[in-house]
Amino acid sequence: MGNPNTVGDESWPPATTLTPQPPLTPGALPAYPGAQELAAATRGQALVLRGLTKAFGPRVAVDHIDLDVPVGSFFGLVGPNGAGKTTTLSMVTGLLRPDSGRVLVSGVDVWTDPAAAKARMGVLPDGLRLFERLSGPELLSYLGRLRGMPLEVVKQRSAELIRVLDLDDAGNKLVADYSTGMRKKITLAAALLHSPALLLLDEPLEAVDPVSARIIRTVLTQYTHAGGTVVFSSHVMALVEGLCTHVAVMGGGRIIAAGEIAAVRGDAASLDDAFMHLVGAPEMQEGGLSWLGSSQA
Ligand SMILES: Nc1ncnc2c1ncn2[C@@H]1O[C@H](COP(=O)(O)OP(=O)(O)OP(=O)(O)O)[C@@H](O)[C@H]1O
Repeated sequence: MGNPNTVGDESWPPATTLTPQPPLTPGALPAYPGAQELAAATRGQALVLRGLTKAFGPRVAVDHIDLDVPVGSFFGLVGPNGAGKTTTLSMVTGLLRPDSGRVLVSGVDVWTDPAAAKARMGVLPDGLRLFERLSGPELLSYLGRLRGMPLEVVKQRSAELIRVLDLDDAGNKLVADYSTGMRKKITLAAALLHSPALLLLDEPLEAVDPVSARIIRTVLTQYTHAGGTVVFSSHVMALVEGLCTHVAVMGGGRIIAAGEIAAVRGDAASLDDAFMHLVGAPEMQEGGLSWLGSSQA
């Protein structure tokens, strides 16, 4: 058996929930009508989606969605379970091939020019398996080199990210022994290492303790203030309202509402209230569960 700290053992390659797909040749997808309009629409936008669609058998998970994400925005993607958020982010990051539509990152098509598009993005996917038998610095070093970064730059940025993200234990442990918060933070470090223009994060704060969550929020806010763009999915409406400049509400594979937070909130008291109204959440009936607690002494 090989050295357990290397990638040469039986856990290689790591299992991922989705497998990166080979590039499409230009023109392999049906042409999106209005190519010139699309080129104009990408100006000032970090991410543009047009007519993006994906079905799993008879189930249409994402249904012809259009979305514009301005450069420098902190963009929340919200929606009930099964709304299509993860499927959308997977198509944006090049992990899941769309049935039709376009994804443009800084004007570059993810599915016809994946290498150039992926160089511009950092990704924290849902349920990604990490290289469990590396330490944090080894993981960053490996991923940085895969991205073609000079070793000295990788070392310097890794050390800084590990310090800022309060991952000082990262060098003493294998990733397999990390807590959930540490795993999210080391994955975020990996996503930031090459200083991408766009960060795509699937539920980055889920199951993360408050201390780690605050550190992640601070790093992401600093990143957007420096001109970076963040798109993240979340179920926590208060978080989106407090952190984001923009939000898109998905339901049944469609975009129900999108824009600046205040515009989407409208006259509602909170984004949570606006969300309930937009997705048509049922009110709980009065008098329900009246038996709860009745057998207590
Ligand atoms: N690989 C798959 N095969 C079949 N159906 C899928 C697959 N992935 C997603 N779906 C279906 O597509 C729909 C959208 O799922 P998706 O995971 O994108 O929603 P979501 O908004 O991310 O949900 P959640 O908030 O629960 O994470 C759901 O009905 C889901 O069951």
